[in-house]
Amino acid sequence: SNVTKMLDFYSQFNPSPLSIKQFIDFGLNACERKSYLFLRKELPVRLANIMKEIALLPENLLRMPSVGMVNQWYEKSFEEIIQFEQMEPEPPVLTQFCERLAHIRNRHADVVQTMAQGVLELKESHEVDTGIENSIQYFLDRFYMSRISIRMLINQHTLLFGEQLGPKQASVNGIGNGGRHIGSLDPACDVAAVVRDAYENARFLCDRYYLASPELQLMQNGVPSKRPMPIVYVPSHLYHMLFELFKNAMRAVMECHESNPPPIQVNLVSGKEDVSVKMSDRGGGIPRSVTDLLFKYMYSTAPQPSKSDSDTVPLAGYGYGLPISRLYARYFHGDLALMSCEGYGTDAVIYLKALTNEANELLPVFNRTSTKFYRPVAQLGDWSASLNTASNSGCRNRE
Ligand SMILES: N#Cc1c[nH]c2ncccc12
Repeated sequence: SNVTKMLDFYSQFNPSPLSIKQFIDFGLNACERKSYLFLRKELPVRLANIMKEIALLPENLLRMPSVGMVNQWYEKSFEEIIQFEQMEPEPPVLTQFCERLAHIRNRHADVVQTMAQGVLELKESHEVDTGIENSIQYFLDRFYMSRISIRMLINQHTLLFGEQLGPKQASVNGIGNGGRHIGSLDPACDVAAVVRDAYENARFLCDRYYLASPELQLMQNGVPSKRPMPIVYVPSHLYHMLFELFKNAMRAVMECHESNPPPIQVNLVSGKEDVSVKMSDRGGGIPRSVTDLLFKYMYSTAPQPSKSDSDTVPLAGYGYGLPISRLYARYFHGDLALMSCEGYGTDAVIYLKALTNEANELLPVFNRTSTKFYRPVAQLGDWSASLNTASNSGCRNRE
């Protein structure tokens, strides 16, 4: 069909990653026409790149009803955007483009849980071997990263030029709208304030379920501090990561201490290359074998608690919170890592780029390399397999 031809055309282009510096510099003197001309090409390129990967998914997953639905949403949105290839950037077209982007963003609102439903359908209907699981892990990391990046572009355009600024008032790029935010970016995002905000909201859930919660000890360079720590970042991304880490840390601490829960320490450090946010808890920690599982979509996929009983699960399950939080950290070339000491507690670190010109979008690229990942040949082990693990008598290295 014509859509298939267009998909082949746009998937030939590599997505163009933007840095936080480019988002800020463009937004300070934003031009709707330039943004339109960039997005009407870049959005179909990013959509086509990930849609080609959806088509490569293991047959069993691709056939799941939920995955079919997500695929239809992507095809519809792709078709709606490429219609603007023929339209000149006149005011009515610019307004229509903004409205179309908002419509597309709404259509895709439930993509994460719908894909999770697809994984659940697969788990419940087919045997999933390691090769399939690795393909699904590889795909979902790229699929959700692509989605984060597309929503970032849509949010910047609709926030800078969308109607909610009132009848064409100047937005941040002109006079008026004294706010300092540039779309979803805050050039002076105070990390300490976002930490406190995420802590208070996670603490509310913790108090509601455990009738108690750990205190927060906020530090900078290892000493207690109430000073702000401004960085250029997307506050909602930072909040998402911190809220997830606080929920998991609080759950561990409360499950591990009947009373007098030890505090959760958060240490902020601003380096030349990295800004580090380390959250340390004394919640008993987890073995290394479990730490890896927490980032696996297949492991984290379980029937979702319905809205009504969401306050009866201990701070909700793990869900996709950790894998997606790590994608938010990696999106601008940062990272999120867990370092646990089983029997004591866990450190979770969020690394962010200190320099805005190094904070580039990290985007999946569809090419022969990515295609090879979907046809995994049985991997031969190249390290010795310890055969006695199965029959491990549980003997410890101490005795
Ligand atoms: N994220 C996170 C965690 C932070 N502390 C934890 N303790 C047990 C299991 C997971 C975690």
